Amino acid sequence: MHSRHVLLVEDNPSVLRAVQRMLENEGYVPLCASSRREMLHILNDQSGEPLMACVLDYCLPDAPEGEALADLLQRQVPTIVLTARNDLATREQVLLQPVVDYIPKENPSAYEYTLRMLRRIEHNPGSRVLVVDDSSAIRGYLKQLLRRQLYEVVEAANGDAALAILSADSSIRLVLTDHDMPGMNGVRLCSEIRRFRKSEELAIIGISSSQDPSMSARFIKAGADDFLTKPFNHEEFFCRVTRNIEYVENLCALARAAREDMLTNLPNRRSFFERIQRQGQPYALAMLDIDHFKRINDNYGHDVGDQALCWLAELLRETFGQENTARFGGEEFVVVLPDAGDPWPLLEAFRQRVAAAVLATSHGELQLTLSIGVAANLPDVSQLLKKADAQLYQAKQAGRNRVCSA
Ligand SMILES: Nc1nc2c(ncn2[C@@H]2O[C@H](COP(=O)(O)OP(=O)(O)OP(=O)(O)O)[C@@H](O)[C@H]2O)c(=O)[nH]1
Repeated sequence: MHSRHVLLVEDNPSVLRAVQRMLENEGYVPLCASSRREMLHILNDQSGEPLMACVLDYCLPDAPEGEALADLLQRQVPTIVLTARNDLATREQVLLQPVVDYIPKENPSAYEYTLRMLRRIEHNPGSRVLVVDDSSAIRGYLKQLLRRQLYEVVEAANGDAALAILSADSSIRLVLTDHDMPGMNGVRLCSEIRRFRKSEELAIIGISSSQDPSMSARFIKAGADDFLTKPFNHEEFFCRVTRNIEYVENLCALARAAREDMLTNLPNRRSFFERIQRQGQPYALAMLDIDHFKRINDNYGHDVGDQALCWLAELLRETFGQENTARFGGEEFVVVLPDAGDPWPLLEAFRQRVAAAVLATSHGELQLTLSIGVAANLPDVSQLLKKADAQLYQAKQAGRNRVCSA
């Protein structure tokens, strides 16, 4: 897991304490300094965890003109500047430098926004953004802005290249597109993208310097979620990017929660039936059940029971693939075996692997066994499930830790 250490530099003791508590409540590890000297001491100490980010009060008693910012940027620490000085000159001077963002302490929302920015710094290294513009200079400019907030940036010089990239890469969460480009314009590109990528999985922000008052409406009607008029200021750019990325990520998380079991992240029962509908009737399937699982809970506690379930889920994922497994409920799992052939040897090998494994838990070592029921070559999935369940019952009756096959 990556570092959650956040350097917090603030000379006002009550603000320092309040922000420190806020960071701790979110699971961050704040390292506090109330002057540039103390900050440098922490930065020069190589013994600790690497820093995830810094929240910096711009004016410090021993660095009244923001000198501490240069120290942080020189060391490439992603820095959020939080300051009571929100005059235009300071704002512009700070935003010209590669800071994550500039947050004036105008009201209590500044602290909530700081937390949102920290979450972004944490998650952005895995968030991909596609920048579409025929000008390499503008692509470069947008890329360096996005890189400040650690986004992964992919570039396309025209609409066709953008469509090819999006078709091949479903992990892209945001597209920023210019309007006037040779070939396909930005509005047309939006509608082409929406043929295969819905708003729930990808946000689009149109960008244009056009004086046409209908431009933003044309973008939005073609499927864009937002619009920026060039030239825009950095703060507006970051606000819109953040809002759109958060929106898509929240929807993706909701969709995942509906599909996946919360504990193990395996597909749930509903997702299993959706898979069958999508991919058709499997050749065979197996139902697996941990033997005497209640005893594990009773003897070691529910958290160890949960660890055992997660461990087994990981092994199932590794052996059969995430898409071929599901947690049906409790300690019961289903494995789909799409290919014709005798499924018994595969499942017997899996059973033996589980029985031989020693699982390290927070309460010491643990071993467990599985009973498995298998059914194959039946006309529909409900019959397969019924038969596999009956075989599982047989395996339990016959003494557990075995595979019974119909
Ligand atoms: N820790 C944990 N326990 C769970 C979860 N879901 C169900 N259980 C427990 O799983 C246990 C299942 O017990 P039983 O159905 O009696 O089965 P068993 O003890 O495995 O016995 P056999 O299946 O007959 O070998 C119950 O104690 C449930 O409380 C979960 O998500 N986490």
